[in-house]
Amino acid sequence: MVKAVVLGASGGIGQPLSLLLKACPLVDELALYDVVNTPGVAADLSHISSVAKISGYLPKDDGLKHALTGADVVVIPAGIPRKPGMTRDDLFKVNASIVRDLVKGIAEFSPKAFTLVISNPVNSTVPIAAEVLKAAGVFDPKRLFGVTTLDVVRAETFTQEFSGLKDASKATVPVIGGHSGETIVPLFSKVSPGFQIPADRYDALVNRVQFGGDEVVKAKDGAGSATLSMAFAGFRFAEAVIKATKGEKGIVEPTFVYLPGVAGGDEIVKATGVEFFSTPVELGPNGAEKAVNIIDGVTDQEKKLLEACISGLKGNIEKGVEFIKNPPPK
Ligand SMILES: NC(=O)c1ccc[n+]([C@@H]2O[C@H](COP(=O)([O-])OP(=O)(O)OC[C@H]3O[C@@H](n4cnc5c(N)ncnc54)[C@H](O)[C@@H]3O)[C@@H](O)[C@H]2O)c1
Ligand SMILES: O=C(O)C[C@H](O)C(=O)O
Repeated sequence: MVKAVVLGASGGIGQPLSLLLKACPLVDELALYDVVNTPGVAADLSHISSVAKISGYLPKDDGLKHALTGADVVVIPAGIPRKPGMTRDDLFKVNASIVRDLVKGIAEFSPKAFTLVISNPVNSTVPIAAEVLKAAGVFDPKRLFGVTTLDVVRAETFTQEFSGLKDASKATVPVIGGHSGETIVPLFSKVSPGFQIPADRYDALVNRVQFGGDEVVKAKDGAGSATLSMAFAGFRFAEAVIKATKGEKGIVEPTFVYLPGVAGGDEIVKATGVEFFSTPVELGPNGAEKAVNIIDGVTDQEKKLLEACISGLKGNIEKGVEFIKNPPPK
């Protein structure tokens, strides 16, 4: 039995993500939680003739408790999205406390659930989630993931003309680091099946992967950021976690994790100097079984990208940790 929960289920990501989870035969029960509209979204999805039993909750009547109780996988796309001219860090002021409060609920009602954080800025919201879980004494680093799959999906898509694959998702194009601008580091030297990016296209492709989110924010012109591609990516990662819990072997996806708590992570901390980092992670029945170090042997161009990534990431992580350890005055 798998119970999946979406926190922020009525939003631009939440609705299509809930649709994909409702349609997934691996999900037996799906609970939707949001501050608005969940009864309607749940009623709509409940007419779909798939396996998952669906329910919708609002904050009233202990909605968060009922949504989370018995959860195996909790996906969090709650919070405000960017408008043109904003950075992801500009979302911190609003989203930090939304994520904090939802993760407090997870700590209380479903401390063993796999928690997948989509809400931006991911580089800070995941450290916030970790600190909340630590403070509650229930932090298991193998069960907390920042969802960076959209960067991987973009990298697969934007390199398709070079991979030559009809189905771009069949390529492995590792993207590591964090999830904002220069903290996003595509490793084109580590693609498989091996293919070459022409030197005169390299900078533009790296830039497109790093700033793909801005492309969508600009095109939506004030109506938000990526929602449909994010729902696709969020579902891909959630499905990978669920399949791994059911015993499927060999599932490896890049995700933003607390490295010291994952096997193989210490080596990456030594190489990068940061404790939270997105790297390919082998998933298993207990979540993040192994953090794979693919930094060794990167090109000089990639080393430079990594330097910029790490200097940006440090501040983002610190900001999230401090938000819980030394909360700002109310
Ligand atoms: N990780 C990624 O790659 C990635 C990609 C795209 C978007 N995002 C982020 O995902 C978040 C959501 O984006 P969106 O486009 O779906 O936004 P949206 O505004 O369309 O939806 C957000 C939903 O969250 C709900 N919400 C707000 N406060 C809540 C709370 N306390 N509890 C429960 N629900 C609450 C809102 O009611 C709304 O339905 C944003 O922060 C965005 O930046 C991350
Ligand atoms: O760009 C954004 O703000 C949303 C998301 O992080 C993305 O990469 O599309």
